[in-house]
Amino acid sequence: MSVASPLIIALDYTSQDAALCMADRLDPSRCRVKVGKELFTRSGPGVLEALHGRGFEVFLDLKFHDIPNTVAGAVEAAADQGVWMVNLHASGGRRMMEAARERLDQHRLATHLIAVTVLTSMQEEDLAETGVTGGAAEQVLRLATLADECGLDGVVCSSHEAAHLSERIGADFLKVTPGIRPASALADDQRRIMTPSAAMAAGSTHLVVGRPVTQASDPMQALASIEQELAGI
Ligand SMILES: O=C(O)c1cc(=O)[nH]c(=O)n1[C@@H]1O[C@H](COP(=O)(O)O)[C@@H](O)[C@H]1O
Repeated sequence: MSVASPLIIALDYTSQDAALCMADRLDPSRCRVKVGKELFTRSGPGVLEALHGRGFEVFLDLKFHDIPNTVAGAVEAAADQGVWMVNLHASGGRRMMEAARERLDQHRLATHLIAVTVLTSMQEEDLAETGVTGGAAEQVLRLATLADECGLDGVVCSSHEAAHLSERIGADFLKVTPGIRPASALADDQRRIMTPSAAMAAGSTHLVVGRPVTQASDPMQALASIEQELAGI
C-alpha cells in the first residue's frame, strides 16, 4: 500500500499496548506512523509486526549514529523488518552514510534512508555549545548536501530549512519535518516549529506530528483538522 498523505504520527508511548491503542484509533490509509527510541526499546520489533499487521507503513526512528559497519548492519536489520523508512544522524559522516546506503542497495532493500540534520529542539545557542557556530540553516544545508552526495533519500530537518533545501538539492529529496504545531497547539520542547500548512507550503514532503494528535481528546478529529488545513493550501 502507498499512502498519499504526508502525515506521519509519532507513537511516542511507553508500551506496545498504549501505542497500538492509539494506532487503532488512526486510519492507515490517512497517515503513516513513527516508532521511536522509547517505544522500540521497550517493545522490541514486535511492535513493528503489530503495526504492519494493521496496515500501517512505519518510519523506524532510531537515529543511528555509530561507526560505518555498525550503522550499516542496523539499517539492514531495520529494513529486514519491512519498515517504510529508517534514519541515521548525518553528523556520523560520509563513510557512515555511504556504508548504510551500500548495504541497502546490496540487499535490494527499498526502505527509505534519511538523515537527521539539526534536531528541531535545537536553536542557535544549543548549536554553539556543541561547536557549530554558523547557525541552524547553514548546518542543515551542509549536512543535507552531504546526505544527498551519499545517495540518501532525504533528511529530517525543520520546515524552516525546507524551502532552501528544495532550491539547492531538488524537490524530490525528501524533507521530513517534525516540530509541526497547529496554530492553537503548545510548542512543548520543540523550538523550530511551523503550522502544517506553512510547512507544506515551505517545501516539506512529510510532516511528523506527535503530541498535537496523540494527546488530543479525539486524535482522529485532530488529524482531520490538520487534513482540512492542508486541503486549504
Ligand atoms: O527524527 C525525528 O523524527 C525527529 C527529529 C527532530 O529533529 N525532531 C523531532 O521532534 N523528531 C521526532 O518527532 C516527534 C515530534 O513529536 P511532537 O513534538 O510530539 O510532535 C518526536 O517523536 C521526535 O523524536
